[in-house]
Amino acid sequence: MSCFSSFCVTPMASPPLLFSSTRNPSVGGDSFRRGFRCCPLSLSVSCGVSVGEETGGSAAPTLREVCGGKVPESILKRAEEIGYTVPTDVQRQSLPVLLSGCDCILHAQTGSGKTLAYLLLVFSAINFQKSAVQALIVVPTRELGMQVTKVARMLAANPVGGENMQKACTVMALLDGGMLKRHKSWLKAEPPEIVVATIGSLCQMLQKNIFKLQAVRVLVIDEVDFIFGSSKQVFLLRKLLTAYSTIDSRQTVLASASIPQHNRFLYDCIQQKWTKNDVVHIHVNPVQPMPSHLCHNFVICGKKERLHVLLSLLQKTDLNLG
Ligand SMILES: Nc1ncnc2c1ncn2[C@@H]1O[C@H](COP(=O)(O)OP(=O)(O)OP(=O)(O)O)[C@@H](O)[C@H]1O
Repeated sequence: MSCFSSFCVTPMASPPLLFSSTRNPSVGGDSFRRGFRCCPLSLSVSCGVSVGEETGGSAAPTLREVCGGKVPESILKRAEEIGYTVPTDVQRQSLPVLLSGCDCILHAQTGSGKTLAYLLLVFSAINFQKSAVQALIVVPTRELGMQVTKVARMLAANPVGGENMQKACTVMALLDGGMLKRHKSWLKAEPPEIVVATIGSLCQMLQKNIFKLQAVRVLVIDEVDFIFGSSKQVFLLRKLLTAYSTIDSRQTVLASASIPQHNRFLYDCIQQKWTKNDVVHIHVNPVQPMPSHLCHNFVICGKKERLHVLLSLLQKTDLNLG
C-alpha cells in the first residue's frame, strides 16, 4: 500500500541564526519517526506548541545533538566553526528523518536552511575512502549550483587543527556554461564524492556514458518545483529519477520553497517511482511572519503627553533606542 507522511510545523519562537527568520516548535524526531514507521497509512501531523511545552522547558537541541552521531566529526566541527550551532526549524525537523535513511520532501521557505539539512545527510552517507560519485545534487540554475557548491566545500574543508581527521572529500560543480571537457577528465581520473549539477550538463555526461550513477547513495533535487515547471528540464529530470537511477539504490530528497498542490505531488512521487512509498513530507510553514515573543502595543495620546508616554513605555521594556 502506498504510504507517505506529511509533517507540518507552525513557527513559534526565534533562534540565534545567521539570517533573519522565525522559528517553530520542536517535535521529537525519534517519536515522530517511530510514529510514521509503524503507520501503514498516510499521516499528517500539525503542531502548534512551543519548544518549552514540547520538551518540558528544556533547552532546544544543538545541531550536533540533532545529528545524533550520524554526521562525521570533522564535518560537524566545520559546521560549528562556520557558525551553524543551532539548527533551524527545518533542520531540526528534517535531520532525524533524513539521517534515518528515509526519502524526504523538504518543503520550507527560501532561506530556512534546507541546503545545510541535505548537505549534512550527504556527508553522513559518503564513504570518504571511496573515490566515486556517491552524492548528486541537482539544481535548476548555475547560480544556485555555485552557492550549494560553496557551502559543500566549506563543510568539506578540514576543521582547524583537524588536518588528519579524515581524507578530504571533493565536490565538483558540473554546471551549465562550465568547462565540460575538464570535468570529463576529472571524472575519469579521480571521481569526486559529491557532484552539484544542473540537469542539462548532467544529462550530457550521462548520455555520453562519461558519468554513471551506480555508486550514488543520495540524490537531491533542489528547487524541484522550478525544474518541474520547465518543460525542457522536466523530461530530463524524469529520466534521471527513473531511468538513470532507481529508488531502491538511492535515498531521494526533493527540496523546494513552494510545492503547489503538495498532496498531489506526493502522490505522483510514489506513483511515478521518483521516491519510495514511505517518503516523508516535511513542511515547515511560517504562519507567523513575526517572532511570537514580539508584541505590539499602541497608546492614543495628545501632543503634550507623547514624550512622557514614550519614555514610560521604554522604561517598562528592555527596548534600547541608543
Ligand atoms: N543552523 C544554522 N545556523 C545559522 N545559520 C544558518 C543555519 N542554517 C543555514 N543558515 C544560513 O541561513 C541562510 C539561508 O540558508 P539556505 O540557503 O540553506 O536556505 P534554503 O532554505 O536552502 O534557501 P533556498 O530555498 O533559497 O535554497 C544561509 O546564509 C545559511 O548560511
